[in-house]
Amino acid sequence: MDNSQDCVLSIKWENDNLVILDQTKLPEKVEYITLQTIEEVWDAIYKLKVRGAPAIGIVAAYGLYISVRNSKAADFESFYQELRKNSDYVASSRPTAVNLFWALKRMEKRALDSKNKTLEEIKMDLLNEAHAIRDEDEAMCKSIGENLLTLLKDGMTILTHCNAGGLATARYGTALSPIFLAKDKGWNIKVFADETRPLLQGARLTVWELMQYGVDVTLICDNMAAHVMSKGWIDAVITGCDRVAANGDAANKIGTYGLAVLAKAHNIPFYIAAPSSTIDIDTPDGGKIVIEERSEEEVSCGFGKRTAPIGVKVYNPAFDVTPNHLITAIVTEKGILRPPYKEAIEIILKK
Ligand SMILES: CSC[C@H]1O[C@H](OP(=O)(O)O)[C@H](O)[C@@H]1O
Repeated sequence: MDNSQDCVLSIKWENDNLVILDQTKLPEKVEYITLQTIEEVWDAIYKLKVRGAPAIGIVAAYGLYISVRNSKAADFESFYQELRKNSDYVASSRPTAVNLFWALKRMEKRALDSKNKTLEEIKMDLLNEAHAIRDEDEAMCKSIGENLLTLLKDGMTILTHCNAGGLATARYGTALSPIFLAKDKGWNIKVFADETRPLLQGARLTVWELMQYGVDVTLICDNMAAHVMSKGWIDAVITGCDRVAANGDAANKIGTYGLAVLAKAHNIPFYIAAPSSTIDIDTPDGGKIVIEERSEEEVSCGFGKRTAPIGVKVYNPAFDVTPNHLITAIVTEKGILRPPYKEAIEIILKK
């Protein structure tokens, strides 16, 4: 990805500050904001100013460091108690993306591993752990792109849902990573992007990212996916993921499950792109994944425009679960997983 220096980063550590691109302002405005308190981090995650499983984990890690960097704790026990309290608070922002909890637990473990050091040394170790989480994610995303590219061919047309691009990660993205790589290789890959109601991550973010990179992208409403598949226009569906259960069931943005059913019906490969940090072996199957439910206004009054009568009942699950039998392959940075997923996951996590 030669133009990576041009790509817009969703998260930056700048002048000892946590700076994020406010994704709620896209595509009209590229606006960076600084998060200075754990409350601002919580709010940014909850309101999707920063969003996407890996990006949420990275911001949570930096946020946890920020929350204790001015701590005057008298001993490690009271410092760690403060850290755990702040960690539990950030963990309450959104329930589905496992990377949030994975990153927080990793930061807590780093503190425990450094408990015999001075308080200032522990704080530095925490900052370095957050940097490592971010840097590792960038490398994972690039590898995911390379692995996914082995499944694609020049001239293919891909359908994607929501946004699993550089904005959802440290850089490059997961589902979009091979698209950027293909562009760099001079391939002619076209993309159909689902707008992805109700928050329109596809229309606002994926289309914006791909157009920035000069990729041929066509925006469709979510209810047009079946039609474009029936026309034979789609060679593969690739989406991101927020949590992969131990049996390979995958939670992703609402509407993904329907796409997987449609892909099966049209004999189109359905690929899930996921860094290994999104695999949750402690959750046995998709039925145990907590699905975030969000406000009714996102559906009935999206972006401030009322489109349904006040008082109507609204159900607004932010994610759904695609059962493993509808997934052709789960592509991670460590390799391509194929059924039976339980065994494939056990093997890949040992790598
Ligand atoms: C690379 S993970 C992207 C993943 O996260 C999105 O959810 P949200 O925008 O609510 O954070 C969506 O499920 C994407 O596939």
